Parts: sequence; structure tokens; C-alpha cells
Amino acid sequence: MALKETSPSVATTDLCDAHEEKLQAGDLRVLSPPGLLQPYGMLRSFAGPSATLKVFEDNSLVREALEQPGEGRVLVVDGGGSTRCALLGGNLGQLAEKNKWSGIIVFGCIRDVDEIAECKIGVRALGTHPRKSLKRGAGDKDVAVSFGGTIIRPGEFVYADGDGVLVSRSKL
Ligand SMILES: O=C([O-])CC(=O)C(=O)O
Repeated sequence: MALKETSPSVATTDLCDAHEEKLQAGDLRVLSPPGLLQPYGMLRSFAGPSATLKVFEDNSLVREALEQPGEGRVLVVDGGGSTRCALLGGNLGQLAEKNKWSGIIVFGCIRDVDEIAECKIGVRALGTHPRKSLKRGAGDKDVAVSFGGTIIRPGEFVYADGDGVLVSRSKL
């Protein structure tokens, strides 16, 4: 079944239990506080290596990234926590599914949630906003980003399910 293709086979709880030493060393981190990011998209669980973006109220680079083959990666978008516009919508959700991204994490807002619910990807975001963002091409890609109490570097592994979001230096 398609859902299994992109879902992690191991729960975040089991990963935390199995890797206490990595948690203590900071090689495995849990985005916090719990409830910071809300779940959207069809897949509640998703995992993959991260691709990162740092943007502010401009989603040009989000589209540019999602136009590339996702190859099971998770796009991590540090939107600076802005709740004044949406960095992701239904069209970009469909693009992400088509190009085989496994998920998108937005430290910012999204819109078209009913359309995104139909997309076979996992999404986490602060919340929703009906207004679109700027499209001026501003931002940085493939940089370390910081939100949810941790730094997330490109290529680190993300594991997300109903219990939380993990970031790991190595594949678990
Ligand atoms: O293009 C945007 O700004 C986001 C959006 O509405 C979509 O993806 O459908």
C-alpha cells in the first residue's frame, strides 16, 4: 500500500527508547515543545533525509525545491515562525507528492489544508493562514536552520509520527 512506501517502519517512541545515548549526546533530538507543529497531509508518519530552506514570508525557494525530485526527502522550511502568510498550499502539496518528497515541515503557516489532506505526503506546520506569501526569490537553501529548540542541518534524518518529530545526525 502506498502509505507504507513513505512511512517509517519504526515509531518515534521506539527510536527514542532504542537510542537514549544518542538523545543524551544530542545526536538525536526531539522538536519541542510538543504541539508546536500541527499535522497536515495524508501521511501522519513520514521520514527521510532533510533538505533545508531558510525563508521569510517568501515561498519562491519552496516551489523551487519541490520542483526537484524529492527522492524520499523531507523538506524542512524555517519560515522564521511567521504567522502572517502561507508558505505552502495545495499546488505545492501536489507538486511534492508528484516529485516523491516524503514530507514537508514548515516553521510557518500553510493554506489549502483540504487540498493538502489529499496529498500523499506528511506535513507539519505552525498553523494555517489564507494569505499567500511573496515570490521574490529571497532566502537560503541547504543551510542549518534553527527552530523547535534545535538546529536541523541538511542531510540529517527526520522521523515524524503522531508522537513527535525527531532529527538524527545519522540514519536510525
Ligand atoms: O503558491 C503558493 O503561494 C502556495 C499556494 O497557494 C499553493 O501551493 O497552491
